[in-house]
Amino acid sequence: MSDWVIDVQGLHKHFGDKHVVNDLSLQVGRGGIYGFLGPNGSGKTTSIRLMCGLLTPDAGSGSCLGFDIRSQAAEIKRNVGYMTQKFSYWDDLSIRENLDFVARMYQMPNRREVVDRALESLGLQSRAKQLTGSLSGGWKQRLALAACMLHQPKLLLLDEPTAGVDPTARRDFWEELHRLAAQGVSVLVSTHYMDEAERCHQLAYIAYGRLLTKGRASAIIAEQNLLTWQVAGQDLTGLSNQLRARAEIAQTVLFGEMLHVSGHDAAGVEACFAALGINHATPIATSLEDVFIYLMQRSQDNFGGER
Ligand SMILES: Nc1ncnc2c1ncn2[C@@H]1O[C@H](COP(=O)(O)OP(=O)(O)OP(=O)(O)O)[C@@H](O)[C@H]1O
Repeated sequence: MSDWVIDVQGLHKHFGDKHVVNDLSLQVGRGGIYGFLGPNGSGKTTSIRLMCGLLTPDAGSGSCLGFDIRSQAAEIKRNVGYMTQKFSYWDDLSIRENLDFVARMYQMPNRREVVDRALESLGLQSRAKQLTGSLSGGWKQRLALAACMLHQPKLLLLDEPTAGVDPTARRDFWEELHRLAAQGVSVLVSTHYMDEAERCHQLAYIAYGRLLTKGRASAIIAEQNLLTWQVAGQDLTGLSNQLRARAEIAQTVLFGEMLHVSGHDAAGVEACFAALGINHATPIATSLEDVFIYLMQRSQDNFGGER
């Protein structure tokens, strides 16, 4: 088998006249966490569904766990764990009953043992009898992860698994993902959270159905060649508008009481600061969030009208 758990080339998908996935090529290596990022509606869910054979592409080809995404969808489904965006377990069953139901669907012979193992590995034993409908978001998401791990898949596809979950539960969830990755499980995870993006081994960023960049976080940041300053002070919104009007400023982003100002030419940006009387700008490292905002704005200019 190749070293890629996902290897797709030139995928396209339309819904009506919307070009939702536009020429997607992606390779995901074994045993790492691959983050899939992009604004709402950029085509992440559709891409994941194409990659695991749940949807058929209009054009393009590829494999998932070595199985052809067009002709071997049933094999892919049996071998991947897919956590959908929407929590899809029964509120009026307990955690144990929900897991048992999933084990039945996979026709697992030793259900009791399998469910016990899943409960233990995700720390769910103490709540095994609790009705699922009464669980907090964090526990629900832990149940969903346990359910999609039940058949011990080698690849997990997680579609915004931590949306709406509090920071502590999100951190625990990510500890679990890293534990699984260390055991050789490959993970493709879509997210909107920057702290989560930073915890991935590799990233892809998609907007308007197109892959804009992929690679390690540090390489993605370096590739855009953005220099960034942090500016504190009064009326940051007004300052931001003034800065944006200048060609030397590539972008401004408000982060609470700070304004991040980015450009490609240090002398040009500093000249703008001087011209506007800004004498409290500190150079800082460009963050992944700065870069993603930059990429998204550029993609709006380039492709925004096409879909
Ligand atoms: N079955 C469908 N029929 C028609 N349009 C669809 C269908 N599924 C998705 N779309 C549209 O395709 C676009 C991409 O949707 P998709 O869910 O793949 O994006 P996403 O990046 O996962 O978004 P989000 O971050 O909001 O979950 C959206 O405009 C969506 O409305």
